[in-house]
Amino acid sequence: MLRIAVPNKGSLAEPAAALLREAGYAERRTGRELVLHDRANDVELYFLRPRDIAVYVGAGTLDAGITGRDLLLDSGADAAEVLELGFASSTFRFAARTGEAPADVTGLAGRRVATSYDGLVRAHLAEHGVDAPVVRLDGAVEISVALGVADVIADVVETGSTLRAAGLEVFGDPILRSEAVLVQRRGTAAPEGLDVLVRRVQGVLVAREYVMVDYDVHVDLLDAASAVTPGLESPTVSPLRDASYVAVRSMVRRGEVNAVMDRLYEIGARAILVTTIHACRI
Ligand SMILES: Nc1ncnc2c1ncn2[C@@H]1O[C@H](COP(=O)(O)OP(=O)(O)OP(=O)(O)O)[C@@H](O)[C@H]1O
Ligand SMILES: O=P(O)(O)OC[C@H]1O[C@H](OP(=O)(O)OP(=O)(O)O)[C@H](O)[C@@H]1O
Ligand SMILES: [Mg+2]
Repeated sequence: MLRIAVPNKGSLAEPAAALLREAGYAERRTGRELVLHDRANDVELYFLRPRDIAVYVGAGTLDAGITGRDLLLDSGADAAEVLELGFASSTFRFAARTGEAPADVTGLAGRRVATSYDGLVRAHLAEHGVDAPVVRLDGAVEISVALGVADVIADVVETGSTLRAAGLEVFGDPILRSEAVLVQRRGTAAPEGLDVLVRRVQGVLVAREYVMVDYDVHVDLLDAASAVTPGLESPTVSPLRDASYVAVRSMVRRGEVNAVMDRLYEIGARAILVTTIHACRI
């Protein structure tokens, strides 16, 4: 039976629960349940603090888990990424008081750096040969400069609005680009049942990213229209009763579908229909 670690709090919790729900796994009924035996799918779901997930998976206590790349690297655990999950996307960056930021990390020698990700920050400073004291805080790191416990911070940045509100600005290159990831223990064979979880999750991600497009087009225009909708392998082309027309069906990226419809219409395609994909195995 596959034992999966699932974030129980914070930014990762709700999207991780949604992903597993769409992938057909059981959902916990209350926020207090710590373990859920999903007999129908032969998995056990353990609801853990996001920061601890890579630790359990790295130790081999649990078979797989959902966490953030930043948390995975910060933990130093023996866990490795299996799949990017496309949510909780953020960058991890240095920031200082607006107008007082050094050009890059090399300007940090001797300056106090506050962060919740001290493993990540110490490794990054060491990599650049910078000797700077790191102040480990649990959260709300942006306020630490105003409160005088640090000179700069290193923290998760998504929109940047928390930084701006605290009078800070980013500097230097991003330390990391992070998103939610599925992890397994590093250097071991995939645990039994992980392939099914991966296929199911990939199916959800593809169903979210693509829509199905159907249209009718004159056979003379089929090549031009197919070039606009090449699909994943090749579009499905079906005959119509009027032999001079065909029906075409193809997957298209959701974000591109309106531009694709415009081009198809210009080419001469008609009856262009877009439908959502509920689930799939690619
Ligand atoms: N505003 C945000 N936008 C996108 N991803 C975020 C954001 N805040 C945190 N994350 C991501 O969520 C993960 C952190 O999860 P965690 O639950 O520890 O922190 P949190 O969401 O800040 O919750 P809390 O600090 O309230 O416990 C990291 O992978 C981080 O990159
Ligand atoms: O760039 P933004 O869109 O403003 O998002 C980034 C902020 O979101 C998270 O904070 P959270 O609300 O989780 O509080 P925390 O500092 O206590 O973790 C993160 O730690 C940043 O502070
Ligand atoms: Mg937070």
